[in-house]
Amino acid sequence: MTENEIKKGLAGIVVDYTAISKVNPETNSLLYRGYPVQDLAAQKSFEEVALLLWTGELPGADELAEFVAFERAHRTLDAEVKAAIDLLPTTCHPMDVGRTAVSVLGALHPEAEDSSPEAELEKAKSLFAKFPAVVAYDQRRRRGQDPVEPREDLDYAQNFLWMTFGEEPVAEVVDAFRVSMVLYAEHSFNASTFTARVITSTLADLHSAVTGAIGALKGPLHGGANEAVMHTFDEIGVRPDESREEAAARAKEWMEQALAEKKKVMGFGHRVYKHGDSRVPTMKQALEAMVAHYGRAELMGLYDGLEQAMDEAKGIKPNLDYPAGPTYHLMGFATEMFTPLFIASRIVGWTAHVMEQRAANALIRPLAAYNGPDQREL
Ligand SMILES: CC(=O)SCCNC(=O)CCNC(=O)[C@H](O)C(C)(C)COP(=O)(O)OP(=O)(O)OC[C@H]1O[C@@H](n2cnc3c(N)ncnc32)[C@H](O)[C@@H]1OP(=O)(O)O
Ligand SMILES: O=C([O-])CC(=O)C(=O)O
Repeated sequence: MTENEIKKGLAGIVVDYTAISKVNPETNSLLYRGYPVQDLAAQKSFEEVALLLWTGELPGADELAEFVAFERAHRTLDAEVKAAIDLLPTTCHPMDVGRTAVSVLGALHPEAEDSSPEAELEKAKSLFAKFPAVVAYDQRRRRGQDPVEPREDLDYAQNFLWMTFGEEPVAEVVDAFRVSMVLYAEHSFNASTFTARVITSTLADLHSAVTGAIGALKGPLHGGANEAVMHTFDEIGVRPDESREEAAARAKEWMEQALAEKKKVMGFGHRVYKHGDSRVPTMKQALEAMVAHYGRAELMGLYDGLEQAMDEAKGIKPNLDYPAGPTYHLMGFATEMFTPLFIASRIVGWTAHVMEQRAANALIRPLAAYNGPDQREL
């Protein structure tokens, strides 16, 4: 086997079919089950998008009402999950908390080992409903605040923000949050989804697949980048009293220096998109709405300054994590909670892929070219 035959990182390798989403870097588009993600983000609730991704079709009124009722009835943090989180120090990363919580939910689920399509869909819906309370509880305990019980009169996005901040969120913030959930929900064979499919391919259970996927999402080359973007902003210095132009100038200078030092700047670049991420314009609009709502134009200066300097120097474009990071910051989430928010959304894509993998399974087991020592005597 030659060097050229080895596809490091499986770059450019097509490993299977999927009918869940289509990422097209040529047209810079992303379709969920055939629908452009921008249209879904503009017109549909996250609950509707979840059903679309799981079942292949947008729900009718009855199906949606049934799921909404299920979701609202399953939002409370289980006592065992709460106890497990309480055992973890607040010095650990919230992704560790999310990973542990899903693992505990798997151990508790009475149908954990039932991989019939009906049981898998029920488990996916249950994780969708239960995970926000994990994020909200962890965010509040880290801030020394008491937990806030879910409210059945609020939709998914409203209730998520309610449980986290203990205040009824305003419509603009709910909408930006909903948009972020829709955009983060699914992206074909990304590293975490592929992890979920590898685990499923051994015929392991759905919660194991999602637990493993969370591990893959944590890294800064994948989901961890939304958190890392905010660390970059903090390193440059977030100064709310500064003008947009001043902030942009400082950000440009920072980026020039970072690139001169050959640093990788998180929130830029993508394995598949090379001319820009299809989701960024929609997420950037949501960020701009938050910037206007909170009166923080200077953050947009940092955003534009980094983007322009990266584009001028290397032609590398931002990915979804770039606008999502500062959006969550403005909403009031602690930086370390950004990637758990990504989990809450991507649970939908992961579980859709678990079901798809299960339905037409082949054990995923590639080959390696051995380059260790030749056979030798003991
Ligand atoms: C929602 C998501 O998960 S989106 C991805 C989030 N991840 C990030 O934002 C992390 C930062 N970005 C990166 O590390 C990369 O762009 C990846 C991992 C996302 C994609 O990487 P790959 O397709 O493997 O490209 P690769 O890392 O080989 O980069 C190609 C070239 O662009 C450069 N490059 C790519 N991204 C960046 C970046 N963010 N900052 C600086 N240079 C970069 C590389 O240094 C490399 O340059 P070289 O050829 O001179 O060595
Ligand atoms: O597709 C990828 O490699 C990463 C990504 O953008 C995502 O998972 O949303």
